[in-house]
Amino acid sequence: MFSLKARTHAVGVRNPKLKSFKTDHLYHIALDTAHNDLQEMFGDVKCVCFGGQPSRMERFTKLIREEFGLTPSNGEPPRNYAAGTDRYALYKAGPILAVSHGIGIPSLSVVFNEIVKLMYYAKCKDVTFFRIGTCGGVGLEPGTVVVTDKASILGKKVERPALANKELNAEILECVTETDEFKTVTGTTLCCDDFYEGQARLDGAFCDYEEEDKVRFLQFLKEKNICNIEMESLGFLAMCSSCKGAGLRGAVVCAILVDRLQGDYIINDIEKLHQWQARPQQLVLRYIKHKFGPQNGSL
Ligand SMILES: O=P(O)(O)O[C@@H]1C[C@H](O)[C@@H](CO)O1
Ligand SMILES: O=c1cc[nH]c(=O)[nH]1
Repeated sequence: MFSLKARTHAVGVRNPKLKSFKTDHLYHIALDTAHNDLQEMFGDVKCVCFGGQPSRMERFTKLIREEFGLTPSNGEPPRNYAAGTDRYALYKAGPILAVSHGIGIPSLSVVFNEIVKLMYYAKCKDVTFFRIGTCGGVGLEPGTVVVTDKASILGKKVERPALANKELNAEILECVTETDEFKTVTGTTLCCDDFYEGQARLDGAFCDYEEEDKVRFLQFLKEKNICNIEMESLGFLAMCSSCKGAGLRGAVVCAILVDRLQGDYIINDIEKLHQWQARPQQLVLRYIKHKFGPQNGSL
């Protein structure tokens, strides 16, 4: 198992102007530096797990509580610290934060900025960010988990490679076991700004191309070794890379819900979908246990 290296980098921001603000309002997560003692509330945070849906992040928080024996005796549900805005959900269990980011890079970017500032004001050190999400697959079975090694927009407008943290990815892949009932692979993720036309689906409200155009596009992705498609990895990894050396690193781990070479629709079987969505959580939870579990005296 990976070694525990001593790291002591405080989370930083690349904005000297913040120091001149009397109060900083983390508007979309309903916290600010005047009314909340952010260091007292969040100073112990070591991992931040992001995912699209608030309910998934609440479920993940409950899972962490169970795994680490952190469930309060009165059984009260996890507190949503961002409840005041209703934009995002922000839960905490021990040193783990679980944050919903909505759909797409703009929505992710807003909460990512405010979470980095939160970590900065809370004086957190060496924080690891994860996106635990879902995606479409390109020639891979639904339920497969993909650890992104590279995210890029391969469309015509812009190409902005965003590289994953190799060391962190290797540590996550070390958490895969032979007894896992799912396959975990690592590969390149196509990041799109849309779920329908942007991902060459034929079932959106608008569609000015034909099945063969879609198949050609997906085959092109396969030839480029793209193994999955989602909507946040590029922004997520680009922002994590911008924070490199500032006490923060990140990874994207997503479960495939549909093999796009086989179809567009995501099956309407809630139980199966929940099972698949839980797989990146299981993997990241295993990582968290190895890294911060009781044997290391950190939780
Ligand atoms: O984390 P989630 O499951 O929300 O990620 C994918 C990418 C988009 O946000 C969304 C599209 O259905 O699912
Ligand atoms: O096909 C899919 C499934 C989940 N999320 C996406 O962005 N695309």
